[in-house]
Amino acid sequence: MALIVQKYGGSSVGSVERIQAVAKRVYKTVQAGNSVVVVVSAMGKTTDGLVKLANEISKSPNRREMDMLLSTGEQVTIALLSMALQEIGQAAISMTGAQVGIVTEAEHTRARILHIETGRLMGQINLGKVVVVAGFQGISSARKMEITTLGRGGSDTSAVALAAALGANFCEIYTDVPGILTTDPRLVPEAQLMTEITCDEMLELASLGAKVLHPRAVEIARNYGVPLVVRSSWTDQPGTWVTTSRTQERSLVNLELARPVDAIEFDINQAKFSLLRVPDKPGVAARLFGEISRQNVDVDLIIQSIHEGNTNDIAFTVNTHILKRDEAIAASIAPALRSQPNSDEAEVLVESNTAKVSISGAGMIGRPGVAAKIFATLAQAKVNIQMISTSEVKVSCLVDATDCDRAIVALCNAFEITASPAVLASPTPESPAVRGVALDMNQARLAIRQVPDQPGMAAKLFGLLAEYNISVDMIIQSQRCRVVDGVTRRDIAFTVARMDVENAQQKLTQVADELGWGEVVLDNAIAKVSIVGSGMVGQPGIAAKMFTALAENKINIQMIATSEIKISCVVGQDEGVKALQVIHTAFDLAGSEKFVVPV
Ligand SMILES: Nc1ncnc2c1ncn2[C@@H]1O[C@H](COP(=O)(O)OP(=O)(O)O)[C@@H](O)[C@H]1O
Ligand SMILES: N[C@@H](CC(=O)OP(=O)(O)O)C(=O)O
Repeated sequence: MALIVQKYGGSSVGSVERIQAVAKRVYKTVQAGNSVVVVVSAMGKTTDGLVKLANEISKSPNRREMDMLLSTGEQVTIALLSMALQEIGQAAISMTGAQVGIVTEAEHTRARILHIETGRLMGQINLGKVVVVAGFQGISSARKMEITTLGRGGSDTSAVALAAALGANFCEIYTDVPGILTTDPRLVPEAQLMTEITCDEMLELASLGAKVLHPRAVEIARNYGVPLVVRSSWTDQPGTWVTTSRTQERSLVNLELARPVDAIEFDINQAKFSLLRVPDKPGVAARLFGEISRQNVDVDLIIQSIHEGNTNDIAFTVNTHILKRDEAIAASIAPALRSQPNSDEAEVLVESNTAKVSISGAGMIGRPGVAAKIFATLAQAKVNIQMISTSEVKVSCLVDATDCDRAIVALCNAFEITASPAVLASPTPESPAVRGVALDMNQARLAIRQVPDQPGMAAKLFGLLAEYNISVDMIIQSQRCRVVDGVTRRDIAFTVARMDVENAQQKLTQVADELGWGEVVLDNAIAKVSIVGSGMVGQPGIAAKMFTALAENKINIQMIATSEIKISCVVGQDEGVKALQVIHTAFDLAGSEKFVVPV
């Protein structure tokens, strides 16, 4: 007999008939000899409707009252599903987050789970009842009894956290698609179903826009080794398993606030190439990285900054073992990238004495204070950051090789862990280079012009945003420097969630004079398209293939950022869906079947 947590999302409980169908599935699972805890979301688009109501009354509703309002959606579903279960002869009881004892921090509308009392739940399970729990909600403390919510899409997080706390055998996420597909089937009907995906890959995909699973839920599954499967609530297909590799015993106290950083790694054999003033037109990145991959050179980090005038800067790192060869390649390609012979475009700069320091951990997701602490720590140690490359679970900084030891000591002290040389994740033979493609249309870009190039600037900038709980992604410093008023300056561009962008722009503009930077430019009309796959590690040519697919379709790349297992490109908003489709095709991810997502 197994203890199973099943989660049913809004689409699975969108009508009375669907709730009755869910009840039957739960009943069948119990009949097969299992104990079941069910976590449900609000019916259909109820939460959106409640948000709309609040916005009709206030432009910025009080966050406590917002939680009071939004938590009602799930309360309707738990009662109805319990009734439906009782109606077919299955003993059941509904419970709100407060009744279960899902204790969270006191951050209204985005609370993290601290711990879950399991006594009351287990008592009911031992009486033979199915417990139906309201997802997405908790209470800030047993004494204060303030209702909190976990943030939109938070029911996945409730379910996996409950599975971890109860030591459940596995957690099933039921939704309106048959599992995790190579991309969103609503945008690419030929998307293929996967039988499994690693937690690391799913974390990237989820945080890059694949909303089938919430990244916080994947984070908990990874940290606590919870077996997790995504399945369709309309069929009996086996779905997609999200696999975890290792788990050390971990305390269930401060469940979502456990150690934010798991590892500090360094690689002292990195060389940085910068191509300055590369023409800003489709095809340039494809040409450059196409040639590099034809020479079988594997690039590690790639960044392309925002354009200034009509040119961009592209920088990438390679292992110093192949530096000489790569130097020759970049120098030979540069003339071909110029729009006119003898122009000052595509100047190649090589810095061979650089080192990469990376900080990783799933706990940094949605916690902007962690990235800010990394930058603050490096600033205090007087380490200047030459290049920053970010993903939701990793921040890599390229620093001068002579600063590497100092950087590591400072970071190890700050995060209380030890460092180790970077070991490339070794993909298994089955790991495809590209597992999935994701599109995020909810990001906006901010560019700060002429930021003084001194240690501490990134710390101030991201520390300030962290104070307002604004998470930053795709941070890119331009490679080009400019001296203004005797100070060397660079532009810094980054993406943030669109809902935070105006606030971020305002806060950064307010301190512009004090911190000595220029204009803060906002672009809302962007889309971010990303490929993810642990098999891309050590395999040259993946970036080139992605850039070529975009170039062949005349889609201009505005920004590039990579981490070990993902490559993201920012393109114009109106080209986002097309970009997703052509990349999906380029990597041969399409299957023979077409998915139609039920409405
Ligand atoms: N890679 C992907 N695989 C499967 N579904 C995806 C993917 N990327 C995005 N989706 C979307 O996620 C949706 C399911 O998430 P969501 O609407 O939050 O479901 P629920 O209401 O069950 O919580 C699917 O209908 C699909 O459009
Ligand atoms: N009802 C909440 C929580 C949730 O997770 O919903 P769903 O499982 O339908 O995405 C929301 O809409 O944000």
